[in-house]
Amino acid sequence: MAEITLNALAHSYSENPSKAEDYAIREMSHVWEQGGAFALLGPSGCGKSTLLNIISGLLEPSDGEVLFDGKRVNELKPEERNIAQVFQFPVVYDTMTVFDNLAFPLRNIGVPEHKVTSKVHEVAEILELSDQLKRKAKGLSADQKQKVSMGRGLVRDDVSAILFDEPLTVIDPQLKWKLRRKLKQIHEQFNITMVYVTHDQLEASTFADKIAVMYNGQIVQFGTPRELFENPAHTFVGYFIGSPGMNFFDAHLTPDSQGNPRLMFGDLQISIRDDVLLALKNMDAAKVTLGIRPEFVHVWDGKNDDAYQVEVDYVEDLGTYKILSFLFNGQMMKARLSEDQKVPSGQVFVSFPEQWTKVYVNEYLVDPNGPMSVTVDQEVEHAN
Ligand SMILES: Nc1ncnc2c1ncn2[C@@H]1O[C@H](COP(=O)(O)OP(=O)(O)OP(=O)(O)O)[C@@H](O)[C@H]1O
Repeated sequence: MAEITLNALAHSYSENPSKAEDYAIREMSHVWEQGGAFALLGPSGCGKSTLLNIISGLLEPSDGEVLFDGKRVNELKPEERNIAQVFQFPVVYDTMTVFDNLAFPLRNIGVPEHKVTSKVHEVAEILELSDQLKRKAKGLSADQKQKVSMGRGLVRDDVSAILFDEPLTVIDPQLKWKLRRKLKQIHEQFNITMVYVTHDQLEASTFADKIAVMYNGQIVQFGTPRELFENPAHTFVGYFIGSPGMNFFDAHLTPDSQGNPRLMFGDLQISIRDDVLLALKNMDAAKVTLGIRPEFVHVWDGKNDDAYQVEVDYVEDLGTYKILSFLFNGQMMKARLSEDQKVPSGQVFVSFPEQWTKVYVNEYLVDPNGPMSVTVDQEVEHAN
C-alpha cells in the first residue's frame, strides 16, 4: 500500500511546449492518501490516461515528480513500482486457463503454490469465476475476460496501488453495477489504494470515497461526491456533475444609492451571502458567474414577494421527478420538481436560496470559508 504524491507534475506530448494548451497535464500537485478509493473523473481528452500512465511508469513526465510513500519513483520501471493496472480492454492469455491467468502475477514473483491456489480461489469467488477456473480464457465472453483481467490486478495483496482505466467499458450494463459494488467490497476488504479512471459520474461516485475532477489537464476539484455536488469549486464541476448540471448566469457588481455593492443579473438584484459579497468586492471582479443547481431552485406553489416571476418553458417527466425549464430574464434555467410537487404552467415563482447560489470568478468558486464544503445540515443550523 502506498500514498501517491504528484509534485509539480506536468506533461506535454510536444517536444517544445510553449503555452498551457501544449500540456496534456498542466502543472499539478496532489496527494492520493494511502488506502483510499479514488476516482479520476473527466471528459474524453482531459488527460486521465496520461496521468494514470505517469503514475504507473508507462510514461515519463516532462516535469515534476511522482512519489510513493515519499520516495521518488520517476526513474523506476512499471514492474519496479509494484503497481497493478487494469485497462479498458481485457489483457488475458488466451491459451491459458482462467486459473493460470489469475495465478500468473503471483507465480511471477515466486509465491509458493499452496498460497497461489488459495489466493486464486479467493479472488475467483469474489468475481464469481469459480466455476470457470478450468476453462481456457480463449472461450470466455468479453465480460468474463475483463473479470479475469481485473482478477489479475487483485490477486497480489502486496501491491502499492491498483489503477483501473475505465475497466467496465466492455462490460454489459447489468453486470457493471454488480462489478462496481464488488470493487468497492474488495477495497473495503483489502484496503489497497485504488485509483479508478472514468468519464461516468455515477461510476465514480459509487466506487470512490473521493473524486478528482479533471478538466483541461488540471484537477479542478478533489472532494467527496457530496462536496462536488453541494459546493462545486469550479464551473466545470457544476456543469459535469449532476443531471442536469448546474444553472449558470452572468452577473455584475454595482453600488446601490448608499455605495454598498449589489449583485445584478440584468436589472434584477440577486441576493448572495454577505461574506461572499464582501469577498467579491475585495476581488474587484468585473465579470461574475452565478451557479445554482436545479435541485436547489425553490419553486413556489403561489405568488411570493421574495421570488421572481418567471415563464415556464416546458416540463420533462422523468418518472420519479420532473425537470421544469423556465425563462429567467431571458435565460433558460432548470429546476427539479419532486414527485409530489404541483406541476406549474404559464407563470411561476422561483427563488434562489442564498446558501446554494454559488459565485464564480474566472470559473473558480469564491469561497470565503476555504475549500471545505458547507453541508446541508450546517446550512440549516446556520439559517436558524
Ligand atoms: N501519445 C500521444 N501523443 C500525442 N498526444 C497525445 C497522446 N496521448 C494522448 N494525447 C493527447 O493528450 C490529451 C489527453 O489525452 P488522454 O488520453 O490522457 O485523455 P483521457 O482523459 O484519458 O481521454 P479518453 O477518456 O478519451 O482516453 C489529449 O489531447 C490527447 O489527444
